[in-house]
Amino acid sequence: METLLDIKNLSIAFGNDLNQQVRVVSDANIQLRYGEILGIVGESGCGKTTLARCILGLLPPSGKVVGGEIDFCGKDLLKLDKDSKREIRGKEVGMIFQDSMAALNPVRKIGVQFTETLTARMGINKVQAKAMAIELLTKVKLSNPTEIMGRYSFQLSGGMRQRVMIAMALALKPRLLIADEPTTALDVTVQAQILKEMYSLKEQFGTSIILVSHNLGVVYQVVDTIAVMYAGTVVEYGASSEIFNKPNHPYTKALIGSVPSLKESQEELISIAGTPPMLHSLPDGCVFHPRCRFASSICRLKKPNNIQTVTGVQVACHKVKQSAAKEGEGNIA
Ligand SMILES: Nc1ncnc2c1ncn2[C@@H]1O[C@H](COP(=O)(O)OP(=O)(O)OP(=O)(O)O)[C@@H](O)[C@H]1O
Repeated sequence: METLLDIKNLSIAFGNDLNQQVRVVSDANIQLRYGEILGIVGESGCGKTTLARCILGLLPPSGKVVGGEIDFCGKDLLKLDKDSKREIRGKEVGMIFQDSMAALNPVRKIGVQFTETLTARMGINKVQAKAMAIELLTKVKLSNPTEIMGRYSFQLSGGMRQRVMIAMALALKPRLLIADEPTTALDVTVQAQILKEMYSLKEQFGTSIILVSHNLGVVYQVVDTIAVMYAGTVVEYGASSEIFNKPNHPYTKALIGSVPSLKESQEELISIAGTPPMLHSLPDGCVFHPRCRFASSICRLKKPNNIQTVTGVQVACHKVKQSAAKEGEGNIA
């Protein structure tokens, strides 16, 4: 499968003053192929949203890319001017954020917002736009779409609003859809439905999707690949089937071990001792070493490079490297 998005050595910092810049994403390397769903997971504050917003060219003013490239269909997104970025954002890259209430205009009916977007972006007339909006709302399984078109956002449930956002994002048939915590505000049954719909987008339209979530238990059923982030660093990245079955990095292991639905019911859930470091005072060596039960002196001194296991998973861990050399595979302990 061909690569749609290639993030190479991307580093992002906040702070306008060079001396006080805080790096929130460090040397991230992630690829997304056509028709694939990539999950970006990790604890709150590890840089997931910053990374997703950077792809969209939507970093806050104090956020700066301090290194790397984001190659999308052969173009470096970081080198495009504002207009070209806006054009790509509208037509080729769609987005859905957690807070659908904030994303929709509260004083305009859903139908008005939807048809205006379609007429402006697709050059079609109002009648065509209305028909298309209804068709898309039906596709995301909203029953009675005509009635929904006549409602305001506050008259819809969280799940309905999120479906409206998905339908709007889909209207332009983006090659890439970035969904940042799209189900976090929803109850569990609605979460499952929304994820199912995301999956069917990939199946029906071949849309590539980046699903950002702090909850591995939510995304694991739909993602093809997964990037596990810790304190701004991608610590493990590769095929989700490999990572879920045989996680390599101690943080990934702990993350999987701490999700009830991913554990056998009789097994004890693992909690991760300690808290993530403050990004303005990261530890030397491996960012995870203060919480890692396998840490040794090298982990405290030297930042691990990414190594590739025999299953093609990239892992940033000194211990995996030692084990891989010894045993011919990437898993530790
Ligand atoms: N506008 C900003 N100015 C300064 N620092 C920021 C800004 N936005 C985010 N940060 C910092 O960047 C770091 C990464 O934040 P980010 O929102 O990307 O994390 P996240 O993994 O998406 O967390 P969450 O799951 O809580 O949304 C955090 O330490 C955060 O405080």
